[in-house]
Amino acid sequence: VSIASARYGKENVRVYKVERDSETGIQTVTEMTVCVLLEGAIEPSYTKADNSVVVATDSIKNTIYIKAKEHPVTPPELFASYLGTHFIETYKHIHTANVRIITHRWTRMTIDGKPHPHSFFRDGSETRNVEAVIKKGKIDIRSGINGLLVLKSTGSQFHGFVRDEFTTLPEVWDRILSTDVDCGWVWKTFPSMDAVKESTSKFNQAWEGARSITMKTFAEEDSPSVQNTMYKMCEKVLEFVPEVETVDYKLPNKHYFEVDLSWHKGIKNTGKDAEVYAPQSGPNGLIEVKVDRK
Ligand SMILES: O=c1[nH]c(=O)c2nn[nH]c2[nH]1
Repeated sequence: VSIASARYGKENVRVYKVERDSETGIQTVTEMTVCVLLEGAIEPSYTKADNSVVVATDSIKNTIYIKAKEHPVTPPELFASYLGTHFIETYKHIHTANVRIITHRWTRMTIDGKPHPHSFFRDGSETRNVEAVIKKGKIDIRSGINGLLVLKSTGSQFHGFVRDEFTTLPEVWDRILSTDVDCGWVWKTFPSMDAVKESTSKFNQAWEGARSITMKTFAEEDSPSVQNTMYKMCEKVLEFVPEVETVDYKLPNKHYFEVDLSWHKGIKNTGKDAEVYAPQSGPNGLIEVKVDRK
């Protein structure tokens, strides 16, 4: 037997960093959860119990805090690249660093119509994510959005689908659509840390763009299906960010079922009279797509 693949490190490393502007008194906070997994000539630690090749996961955790102190932690694509580059440059036997960052939302409070200098709230479990694979001369980054829960009360249809002896779903021209956005965009490979640094401004623009495009398309499309609407999102993100090679979405279809109440005094609550629905925890549709520039 032999090792087909191996990587190790520390996950669920929670990091908070504050930036204090002494002139304005405005403070800015970032909170993220970091995972670093290292690959390289580490087989002897598995096969021979030779720990001389192991950078302890505790040391990896320590390094994450040190690098968060030494470097900007935003945009997460830049911090992930700095962090991964540290490991492959410091330990010659480590050739790949996989860095995953989940950035949590601390949105600045508006108090009496003014942005508060140092108070924030968690507006939703939505996160901004990065998965970076750092090798010598090659940094590959996938940025993304997770947990952006959206709903529209109309402007969604689904009809014309296969009808056979397995089909009970009625065709619908006006339905609720709700989904929990999990999407990502993969950047053209960066040849170096310097190339990532030069693109720093592009990362926030891309995230803001992808988030706005997702919500605008979701809101404005009279959606004929989840499939068609998410494809349009991909097209628009690719158009907005030339440096991105592929865009992907995984969208659960979180169903809201009509409740027939006609048995009670003939209440009309179906079709165009439907107002009270039963939100379903499951089963849910799951629609996935990845779109590229071919
Ligand atoms: O948008 C939808 N796509 C589907 O594939 C599907 N199947 N059932 N309901 C659905 N809605």
